[in-house]
Amino acid sequence: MKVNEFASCLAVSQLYGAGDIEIKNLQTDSRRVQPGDLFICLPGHTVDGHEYASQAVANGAAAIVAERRLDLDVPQIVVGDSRFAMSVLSNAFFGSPSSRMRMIGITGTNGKTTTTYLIERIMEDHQVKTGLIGTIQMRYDGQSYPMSGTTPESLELQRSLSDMASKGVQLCVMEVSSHALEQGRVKGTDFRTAIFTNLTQDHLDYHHTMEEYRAAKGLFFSRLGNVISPWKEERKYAVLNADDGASAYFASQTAAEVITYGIDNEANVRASQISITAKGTFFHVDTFKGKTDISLRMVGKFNVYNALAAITAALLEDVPLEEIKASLEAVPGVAGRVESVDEGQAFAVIVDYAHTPDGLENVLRAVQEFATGKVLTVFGCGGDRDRTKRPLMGKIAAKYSDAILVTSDNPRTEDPLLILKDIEAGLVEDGVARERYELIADRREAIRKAIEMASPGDVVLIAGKGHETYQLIGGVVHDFDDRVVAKEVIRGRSY
Ligand SMILES: CC(=O)N[C@H]1[C@@H](OP(=O)(O)OP(=O)(O)OC[C@H]2O[C@@H](n3ccc(=O)[nH]c3=O)[C@H](O)[C@@H]2O)O[C@H](CO)[C@@H](O)[C@@H]1O[C@H](C)C(=O)N[C@@H](C)C(=O)N[C@H](CCC(=O)O)C(=O)O
Ligand SMILES: Nc1ncnc2c1ncn2[C@@H]1O[C@H](COP(=O)(O)OP(=O)(O)OP(=O)(O)O)[C@@H](O)[C@H]1O
Ligand SMILES: N[C@H](CCC[C@H](N)C(=O)O)C(=O)O
Ligand SMILES: [Mg+2]
Repeated sequence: MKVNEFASCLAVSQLYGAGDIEIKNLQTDSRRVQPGDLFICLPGHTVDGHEYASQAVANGAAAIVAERRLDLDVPQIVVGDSRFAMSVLSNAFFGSPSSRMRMIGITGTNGKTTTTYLIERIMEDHQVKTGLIGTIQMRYDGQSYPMSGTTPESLELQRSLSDMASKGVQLCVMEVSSHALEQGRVKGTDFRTAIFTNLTQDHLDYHHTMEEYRAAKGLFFSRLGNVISPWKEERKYAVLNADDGASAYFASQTAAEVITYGIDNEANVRASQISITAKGTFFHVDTFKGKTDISLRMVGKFNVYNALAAITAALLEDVPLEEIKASLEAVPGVAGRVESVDEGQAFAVIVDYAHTPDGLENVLRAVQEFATGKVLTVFGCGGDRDRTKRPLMGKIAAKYSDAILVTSDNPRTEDPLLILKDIEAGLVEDGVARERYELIADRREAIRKAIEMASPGDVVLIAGKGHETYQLIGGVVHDFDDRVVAKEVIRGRSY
């Protein structure tokens, strides 16, 4: 595409300089600009990309998209909102890849990653070539790619979708975070199905209030297709959790057909007769396309919700219920989600990604279903993130555990000890006895302590980091994997 073709993608834009220059690629980071690229200046949360335009030009940028005219000797497209322009230009450059495959997106505080994995498994088993994008990885066509967050920026997203489409991917299931919605990262991505898991407290550092957080998630449903026609091949579906109070608001925001799933309230896809053991979870499900019984190998009532969301999405893709059942029953679990560390020890060690009050409460409730002895919980809270969740998580840990080892998660730029103190404030407020908890900033040390304290029948829960293989302390990334550390400690423990 040429510079003037990019400029004409927007009704209101101003082109300065030559328009017939061919653009090789799009780039938002000056440090990664290659000769012939179009550099898009984004005003960020930390710095302003406009400040780096000269570096981009020095690296060979052929033209620039900016919100104001810059004093540089290359063609410039001046736009009102460069983040919005990025989504439009990326879509144009990569040929609207989302319209070439079926897109399923999942938003919600917890359960996104798990649900994407369940849907990926069902669709792959059904011979639909499927791509997956989310917190743990992006994978398609037999390849896995690392992710630096949950939902990529629109440019990276369109680039990846385009690569998927070129490799024959027919359906993509992806996590859509509230940050992504608020920043317009999925603008221009044509979703067929938008799924909502649940809304509980997290990210108040970014969204400030639960109302703002809900409104950010609401954008997913309000932006989902406006023209619905029974004669049009492409339908739009909003798949909502009937047991979450926010669903009524999302239903009011969308023009798509609303399909519900749930346990407690009336729903189009509803589970009953739930029974949870240490080995898995059984439930009966009634759907708009028949009924069946399902035995998941994953534990926890929350995984019944994740399975229901996946069942609903798969039914909307016309996968027969009996095939869905077979696929769900074959899933051993998702990395770092209620993952057992088993070195033959007489007590259970479980690594889980619970990093919100609701996530922690859910996993602890699941652990209580099968713990025959004490519950020993090792957890912390991330630095530079919602501080108000810290005392709440302290209270929840105390409510469901016999001993609590408060430790560091990813402290990032915060003082690790001060984060631990924020968690302790919740314990103090609830009058938790001093001998029931310890503050140990060193995560390896806290894991070692918990495992040393464990007796046969006990459960050691290590929460917060799940699949992560690093720990961010200050500006430094250290190798750290809860599962590896737990294994090392168990092997070193003398019985
Ligand atoms: C708050 C937030 O979302 N920040 C994201 C944002 O960073 P930013 O706005 O601070 O960017 P910036 O550093 O100010 O840079 C502005 C522009 O200048 C450019 N720049 C900068 C330096 C330079 O030398 N040259 C240059 O060109 C940058 O490339 C960028 O285009 O844009 C960056 C580039 O895309 C992201 O990496 C960054 O995510 C940060 C790391 C982050 O922590 N994001 C989290 C909060 C997040 O988005 N999480 C959600 C998951 C939440 C959930 O699970 O529910 C997610 O979807 O990942
Ligand atoms: N449906 C659910 N409801 C509540 N808690 C859940 C649910 N599913 C999973 N959890 C808990 O939340 C943790 C994170 O799950 P998962 O990774 O699937 O969520 P996510 O929404 O992708 O999180 P993130 O926002 O970090 O990407 C799990 O380890 C588990 O403890
Ligand atoms: N998507 C979440 C992940 C939190 C994981 C936890 N280990 C932490 O680092 O706080 C976030 O970015 O807030
Ligand atoms: Mg996730």
